[in-house]
Amino acid sequence: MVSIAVENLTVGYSKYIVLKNLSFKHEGPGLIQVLGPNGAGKTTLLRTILGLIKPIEGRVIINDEDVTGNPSRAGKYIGYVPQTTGLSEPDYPLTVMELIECCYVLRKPWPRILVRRKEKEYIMKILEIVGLSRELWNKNFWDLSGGQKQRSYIARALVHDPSILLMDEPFSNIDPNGRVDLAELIGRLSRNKLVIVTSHDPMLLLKYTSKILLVNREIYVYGKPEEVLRRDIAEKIYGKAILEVREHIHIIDSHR
Ligand SMILES: Nc1ncnc2c1ncn2[C@@H]1O[C@H](COP(=O)(O)OP(=O)(O)OP(=O)(O)O)[C@@H](O)[C@H]1O
Repeated sequence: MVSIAVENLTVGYSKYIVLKNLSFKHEGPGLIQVLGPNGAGKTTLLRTILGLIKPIEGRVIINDEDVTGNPSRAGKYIGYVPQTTGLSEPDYPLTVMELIECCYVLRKPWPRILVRRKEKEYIMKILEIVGLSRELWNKNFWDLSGGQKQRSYIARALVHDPSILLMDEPFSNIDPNGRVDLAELIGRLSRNKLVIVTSHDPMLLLKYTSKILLVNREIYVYGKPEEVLRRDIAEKIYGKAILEVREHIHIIDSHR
């Protein structure tokens, strides 16, 4: 069964400490939301889980294997959907299908021969799972809408059928209707995988959420949504940028 254990993680850039003594664990498929203000250390945490940042102290254990600071070991289990700003788009043509095929081929052992028919069918299935319709498959990737690009990035992260999916602010650049559709896709993926999502809006994914990690640098709280989404706890993390409407906590965040 899929599992993650983050143990006493202290992470920084040179002497600048971002996360201190952070621990959480989860077993089985589900959805963990990582919430916190700008600069809280959310991306730093995801990159540390991926093994791209070596922590000053602590360990990351995935599926009972220590992957701390080791991206090739962590990458066996994890698919990563990085934060997209939509700003720096290279000027070369690439269809959606080619993008996913390239990522698929790069995962294959040497010699990386072309994608066979059966493999192509597998890729087509992934494109269907993420809800990209057939007429988009041969379209230039750079001409897609923000939501369609985001689904392509999710397809790219799924090519090696990872047991964990890390998604960094998947809702940025997506319109309100697109957000609901994307939330539904993320919820569906979390039935079979452990999905860890950073976000600025807990409500979008709330009904699919198993656990929430509220973090702001050296302070963090981890637990079930009903334990964690309380005004007193949210204020510790966000300060006064909290609005309570009936039983729901809303975060007034300039980043959105
Ligand atoms: N490569 C780096 N070198 C030095 N400092 C960095 C580096 N990357 C991030 N930081 C700093 O670490 C802190 C945490 O950044 P991080 O990107 O993890 O925050 P975040 O919670 O993801 O923020 P946001 O919500 O704005 O995306 C910030 O103060 C940031 O300036």
